[in-house]
Amino acid sequence: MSEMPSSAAPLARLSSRDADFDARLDALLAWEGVSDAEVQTRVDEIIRAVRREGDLALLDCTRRFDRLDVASMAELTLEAPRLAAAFAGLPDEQREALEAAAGRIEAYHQRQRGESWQYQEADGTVLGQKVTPLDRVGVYVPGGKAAYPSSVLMNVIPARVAGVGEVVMVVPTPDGAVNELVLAAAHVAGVERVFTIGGAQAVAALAYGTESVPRVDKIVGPGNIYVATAKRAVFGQVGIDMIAGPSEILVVSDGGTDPDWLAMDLFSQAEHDEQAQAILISWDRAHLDEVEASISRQLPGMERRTIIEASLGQRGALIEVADEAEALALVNRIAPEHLELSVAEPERLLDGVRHAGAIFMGRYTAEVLGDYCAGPNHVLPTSGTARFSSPLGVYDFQKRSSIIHCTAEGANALGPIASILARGESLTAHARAAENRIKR
Ligand SMILES: NC(=O)c1ccc[n+]([C@@H]2O[C@H](COP(=O)([O-])OP(=O)(O)OC[C@H]3O[C@@H](n4cnc5c(N)ncnc54)[C@H](O)[C@@H]3O)[C@@H](O)[C@H]2O)c1
Ligand SMILES: N[C@H](CO)Cc1c[nH]c[nH+]1
Ligand SMILES: [Zn+2]
Repeated sequence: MSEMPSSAAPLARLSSRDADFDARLDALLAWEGVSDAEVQTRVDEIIRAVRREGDLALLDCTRRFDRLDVASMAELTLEAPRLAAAFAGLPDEQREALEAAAGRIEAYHQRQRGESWQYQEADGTVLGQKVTPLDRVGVYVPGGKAAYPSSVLMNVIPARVAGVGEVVMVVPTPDGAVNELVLAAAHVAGVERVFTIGGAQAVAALAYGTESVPRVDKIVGPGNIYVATAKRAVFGQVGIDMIAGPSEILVVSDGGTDPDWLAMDLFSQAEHDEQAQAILISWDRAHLDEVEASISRQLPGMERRTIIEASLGQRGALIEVADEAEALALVNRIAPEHLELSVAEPERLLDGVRHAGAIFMGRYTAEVLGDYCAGPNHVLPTSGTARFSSPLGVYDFQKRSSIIHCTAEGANALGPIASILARGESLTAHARAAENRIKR
């Protein structure tokens, strides 16, 4: 590099050859964000208060946690005309960007629609699956430290594509600061009503209903530790999408991508949160040195420097591995939310990737394009949960019912099987219900 770094890069250097590599990596990956006992107690109190006092509790919590003092829920309710006005008031380029992103997100999600199906057996019995959209969904849009219009699109559009009857949105407005772009995104995505409430109180209101906030069937959307803890607490009363942890990016580079691009890709997720995780893996040590130097050089000029520095310092790493195969093994062990394959032939690596929320292929596919407008959803499994879960999608807003329609012949054929198994379980009413339909 021609320029000298302005300060030491703040993140850890690891090598898979180090004796303590496994222990250091495990420590780096550990995240216990949703098990804080103090937060749990506070969230339980908030949920109890909302169940007991409804709107009154919402007004009280909004005063305490969002520093917003209003007399009634009407002041925290925004209907469709207000959302349309927010959209109309935007500069042209923001309106166009919102519509372009929404169009691409919708086109992608249309392909995810699950359809009902059935088949007929030889004796006329019909078996199948009926797909039904949820009646009413609540979308939580974070609003504490930053505003997320892109998250409005990513959560609401799949629900709309699924055919959900009503989408209700909640978003906190700390100190009464309303974000017009968030409201405009709600208009573009097709939200009916917005309540400007947030935190655990908003989750509780959606789960149990209050005088003003309707009870929903499922709550989706990311949020801070209070939101995540509340979602976990109300699961069962309503459905939830997932417990989203801090953002993560894992980049695998073959050494051929501009180090400045890679440094900024790491910053892009690190700037979300002090707890966010940004990791780069390469088998090219000199390339890791170059990215490290670029991080040091570019960091002082970043608007969110303090957050990036904290995130990289606590949870970031540059990892040297022996080769491509070792890089892939690490990818699957980490199971990242976002994986950038910044290599010449990403298709060659794709087969070996088993666990990742979203995979960004090649040097030109910056992860941030997926955050906003590529089309796939940006609500993704974090903290290793890509081992068993998937991006938010249309399927999260549809449920399935089994269809069984036996003919007389079908009941005659199935009856003896059911009867034998029922008697094996000592459930004689079951056995006799099946036997009633066996031909004598
Ligand atoms: N995974 C994703 O797709 C995605 C997208 C966008 C944002 N995020 C994440 O969502 C999170 C958003 O967090 P945020 O804080 O900016 O907004 P938020 O809306 O999740 O939380 C703000 C609310 O938290 C509550 N709160 C704050 N302090 C409290 C306290 N001491 N006691 C009780 N309640 C309290 C308040 O009610 C406030 O309205 C970030 O971690 C961000 O990285 C994730
Ligand atoms: N990267 C976030 C999900 O981890 C989504 C997001 C919203 N805005 C910018 N980025
Ligand atoms: Zn992002």
